[in-house]
Amino acid sequence: MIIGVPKEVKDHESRVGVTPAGVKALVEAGHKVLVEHNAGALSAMPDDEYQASGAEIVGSAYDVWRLAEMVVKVKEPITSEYKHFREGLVLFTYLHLAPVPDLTEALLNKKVTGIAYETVRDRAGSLPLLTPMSEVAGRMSVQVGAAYLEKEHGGRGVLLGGVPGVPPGNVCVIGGGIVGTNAAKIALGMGAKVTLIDLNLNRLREIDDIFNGRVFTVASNSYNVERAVSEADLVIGGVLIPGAAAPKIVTKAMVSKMKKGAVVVDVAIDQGGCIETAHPTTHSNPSFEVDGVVHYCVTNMPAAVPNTSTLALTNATFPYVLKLARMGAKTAIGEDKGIAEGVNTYNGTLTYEAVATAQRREWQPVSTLVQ
Ligand SMILES: NC(=O)C1=CN([C@@H]2O[C@H](COP(=O)(O)OP(=O)(O)OC[C@H]3O[C@@H](n4cnc5c(N)ncnc54)[C@H](O)[C@@H]3O)[C@@H](O)[C@H]2O)C=CC1
Ligand SMILES: CC(=O)C(=O)O
Repeated sequence: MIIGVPKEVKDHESRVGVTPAGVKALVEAGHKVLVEHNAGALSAMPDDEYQASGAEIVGSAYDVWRLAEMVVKVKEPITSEYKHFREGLVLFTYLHLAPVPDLTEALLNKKVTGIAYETVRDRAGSLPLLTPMSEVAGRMSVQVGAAYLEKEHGGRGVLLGGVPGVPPGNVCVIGGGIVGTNAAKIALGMGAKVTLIDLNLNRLREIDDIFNGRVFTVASNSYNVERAVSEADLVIGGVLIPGAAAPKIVTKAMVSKMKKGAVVVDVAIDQGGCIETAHPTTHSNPSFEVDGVVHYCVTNMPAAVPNTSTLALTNATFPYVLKLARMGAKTAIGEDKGIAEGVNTYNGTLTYEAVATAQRREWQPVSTLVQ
């Protein structure tokens, strides 16, 4: 198979979809890999390392997309990339389609097979290609939030760990999955008081065990959320219903009652955000204020630490890239239920129910299309 690896073009997106190590394994397996000039440079993976691993370096994104049978990326294509879509192309990347109808439309119109990292499942039913970036973003959310709490960045001037004689800051984490657990770990490590809210009581039991009771666990309902958020210095949003638009757990009214200079980091913003006042921001312009509360809502947080993030992401994605290349997408989708769960668009048909619900479209399971 011919595999294309374009350079990412989203704002400050500095990760890359395949590393030189991945290229070497693909070439050894008999595939051809086209890597756009400088695609890995910002992840500290220069062209000469790709070349030494057997990649062909290609001068333009246009040629990478045109010649490849499967394009492996990191982020969902932005509007300027839609022109590369064509019938039969396999696109393996984060897609986050629920809040982006125009991308969905473009993939469907051009009959692209869109396999979304964030909805691929493993045998245990978890999301193995979302997990590594949720680990990064969860850990980052506290360090970013701590920086925005500084006066100079518009925050209320609270040091999360406090000092002897002054109590620590209050961190409220909403969603106790991968983002939430990693956020809680770092916030505790910084000495903050941490409250974690989830709908899933079994998850709260696990969190209680993991942190030996040092994280205050709270069941998710609007009464509890309102109270915890009003007491918080830093609120971290990490709620997910896979593939769906994120539910708005923190309402505009709740934000208006938060402390002035408090900070919200809505990590779930890539699925539309779980805080009603949030809207997507970029690394160039990451924050804004609503009712005196600083909001940080960057949709590609891990791009800030691209060396760590590219390695962590590709550790997880690469076995799937190899399998898709070896079997071809149609056979791999037919034989591997986890990969089939990742298929959001197939030959002009929307194949993911939660995206269909968010966008009020028709859909069909991919299993009925791939026989
Ligand atoms: N902005 C960025 O750069 C990044 C964003 N993300 C996003 O972060 C979000 C969270 O991802 P993960 O932690 O991996 O998901 P996860 O599936 O591990 O955790 C989600 C948690 O939300 C909980 N939840 C669902 N409904 C809830 C409700 N009504 N109230 C409270 N909790 C509720 C679930 O029980 C689950 O524990 C996703 O949207 C993901 O795409 C992940 C990485 C980077
Ligand atoms: C998960 C995701 O969208 C990201 O890492 O950018």
